[in-house]
Amino acid sequence: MLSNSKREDAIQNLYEFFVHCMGLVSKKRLLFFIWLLPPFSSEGSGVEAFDSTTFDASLNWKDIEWLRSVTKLPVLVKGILKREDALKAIEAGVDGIVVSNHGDRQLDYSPATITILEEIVHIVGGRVSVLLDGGVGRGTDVFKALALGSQAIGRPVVYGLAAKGEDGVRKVIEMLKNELELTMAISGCPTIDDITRNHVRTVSDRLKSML
Ligand SMILES: Cc1cc2nc3c(=O)[nH]c(=O)nc-3n(C[C@H](O)[C@H](O)[C@H](O)COP(=O)(O)O)c2cc1C
Repeated sequence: MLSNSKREDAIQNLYEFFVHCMGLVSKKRLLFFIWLLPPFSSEGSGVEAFDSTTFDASLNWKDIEWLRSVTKLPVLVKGILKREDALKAIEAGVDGIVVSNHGDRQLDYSPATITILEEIVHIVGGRVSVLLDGGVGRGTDVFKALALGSQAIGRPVVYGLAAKGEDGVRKVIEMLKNELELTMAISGCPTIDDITRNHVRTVSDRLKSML
């Protein structure tokens, strides 16, 4: 069976995390935490074992159709990076797609999501929602994605959660909101609907302007 996951940084960080934990928590708690994870084996680390049991490499478009048939909830497919896949997702009956490279943690040289958002938005042509995540660190990133046609933008709040719990999550969201509002104000956009394609300039715009 082919594997579709190898998170080198996660594997590395988990080892470091354990070393860190050794100094922070009682042995009893640490053992409990390790017990929650799949066991280490000669095949690799606990993270690899977790990945191989959680991620099914045989997943395909027919599974989306099946999922569609068993729920009335909106079905969104995450990880779309190509126009062809956007069309396949629509064919499979999804309600939306998330342009995402999963944080670029799996495959070197994946395109930055913001660079392909516009062509996906164009091919989708309003038939389903288009969302984006990846590399959204500031309110200006949210602004760019909205200008290029994304309807919602994802930003993991787990780092805020890890640093400061509930307050950390609130802080991440507030920070992005404040930065977005400032960007909108400076760009002359009183509302989200006022953010248009003309507010950003992409590499292809630059190339076209040189012709
Ligand atoms: C620790 C961690 C675990 C993640 N696990 C998953 C996952 O199981 N499935 C998935 O689709 N994306 C996963 N992601 C990717 C995020 O959902 C999201 O697509 C990505 O972090 C966005 O990129 P950014 O980190 O540059 O904002 C994970 C990201 C991180 C940091």
